[in-house]
Amino acid sequence: MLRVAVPNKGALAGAAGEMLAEAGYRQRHEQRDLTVLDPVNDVEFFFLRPKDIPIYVGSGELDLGITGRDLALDSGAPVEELLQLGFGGSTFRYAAPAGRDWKPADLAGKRLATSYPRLVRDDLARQGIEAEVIRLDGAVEISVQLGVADAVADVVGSGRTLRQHDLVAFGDPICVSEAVLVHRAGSQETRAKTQLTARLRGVVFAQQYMMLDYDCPRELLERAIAITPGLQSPTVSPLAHDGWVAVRAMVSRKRVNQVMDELAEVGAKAILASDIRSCRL
Ligand SMILES: Nc1ncnc2c1ncn2[C@@H]1O[C@H](COP(=O)(O)OP(=O)(O)OP(=O)(O)O)[C@@H](O)[C@H]1O
Ligand SMILES: O=P(O)(O)OC[C@H]1O[C@H](OP(=O)(O)OP(=O)(O)O)[C@H](O)[C@@H]1O
Ligand SMILES: [Mg+2]
Repeated sequence: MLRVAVPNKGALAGAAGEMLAEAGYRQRHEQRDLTVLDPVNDVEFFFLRPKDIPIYVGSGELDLGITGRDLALDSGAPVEELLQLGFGGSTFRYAAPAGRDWKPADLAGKRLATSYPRLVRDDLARQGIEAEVIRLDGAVEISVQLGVADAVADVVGSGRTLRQHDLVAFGDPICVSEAVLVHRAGSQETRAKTQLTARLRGVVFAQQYMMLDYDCPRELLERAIAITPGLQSPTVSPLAHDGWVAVRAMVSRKRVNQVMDELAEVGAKAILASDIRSCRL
């Protein structure tokens, strides 16, 4: 039976559960459940802290896990990314009190608070900076105003928490993170692992695309196809009305409105965009 670790709470838990449900796996109904058995798919899910997941997967006790790239790097556990999941996007950055033009070199000799000490120590070593790293469990941004640190290194999502505490980010991001599916580095590809990965890839991909359907006079077809080339090529079917065709093509979700505008300008009618739930390409 395949054993899979899923974040039990925090920023990644909701989207991870939704993605697995969309991929056809049984999910927990009770927030406090630590395991869920999915006999139909021959999978057991373990709901764990995202920070602990690389440790379980790196030890080989669990076959696959969903966690953040930043957490995987910080754990130092021997895990490898199989798939980027497209949610939980963040950067991991240095930040210090606003009002001064900070550079990473200014951290030399300073106290730096973080809950990702390995990630920070590795980056400081790479840059040849010697600073005191203070490990905190969370709410790191408040440590400067409480006098425990001179600067921080922390996860930045919207940037709201930094602003609220009058901190500014500086230097290149230490890590650009998102939720990822990991396995133990160098571990064997099994049919079960490949299947779960393929199912999640289908959902991730489907979320990045939309299906576009429209009607188009045959003489405009070439121009319309140039706007919606699809992945391989669009499906073109005859309409009952002579001289018209129906076209169906996948379009990048980010560009869908622009593409619909362009199609309308060319003369396409009844342009419909719909969600794709999952796919295998
Ligand atoms: N505001 C955010 N926006 C986007 N991603 C975030 C945000 N906060 C955290 N993450 C991502 O979520 C993961 C850590 O999430 P989470 O907050 O659940 O863990 P934690 O901080 O260890 O736990 P907790 O907050 O429960 O103590 C990291 O991969 C991080 O990059
Ligand atoms: O840039 P923002 O959108 O404001 O998000 C960033 C904040 O979100 C996370 O905190 P979380 O809620 O996980 O609490 P924690 O600091 O206790 O981990 C992270 O540690 C930052 O504090
Ligand atoms: Mg957190």
